[in-house]
Amino acid sequence: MITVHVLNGPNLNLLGQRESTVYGSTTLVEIERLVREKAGSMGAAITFRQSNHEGHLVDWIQEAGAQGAGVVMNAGAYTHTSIALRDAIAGSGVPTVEVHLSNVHSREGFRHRSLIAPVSLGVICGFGPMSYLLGLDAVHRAMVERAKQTNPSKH
Ligand SMILES: O=C1C[C@@](O)(C(=O)O)C[C@@H](O)[C@@H]1O
Repeated sequence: MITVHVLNGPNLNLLGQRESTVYGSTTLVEIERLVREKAGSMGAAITFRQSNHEGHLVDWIQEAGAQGAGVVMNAGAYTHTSIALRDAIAGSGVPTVEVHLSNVHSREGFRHRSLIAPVSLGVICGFGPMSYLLGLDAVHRAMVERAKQTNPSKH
């Protein structure tokens, strides 16, 4: 079974009350419910976690890599600043899809640069909570393809 770790960075625990004109009114708990529902329908196992601390996110990326899991990552503001998250993704080789609720490219210039995009499979942004569902679908499909290539006889 394919396992995907959905990792959320700083301030995403405030969704629902935080800048609702930008991020909408859906809480992280509601996003988790939507993601679990979708994972269930796809037959994938997931974990869903949030931390305001960069080191926790680094640990969880390494854990996903060691388990052969995939990652859907909304790194929040660390997207734009964290060499540590980038190195964790690159170093563990974990297939990662970067997601954002907002369209970061229509916002302030400092949000246009992502340090983790170059080491991710791709980036999905601007679709609100649906970004997570698209991200889950994308990483799941990539992992299914990868498994087929590594072990063609099983598929
Ligand atoms: O915290 C966030 C949320 C965000 O990752 C998003 O989901 O749109 C976009 C980031 O620029 C911001 O720092």
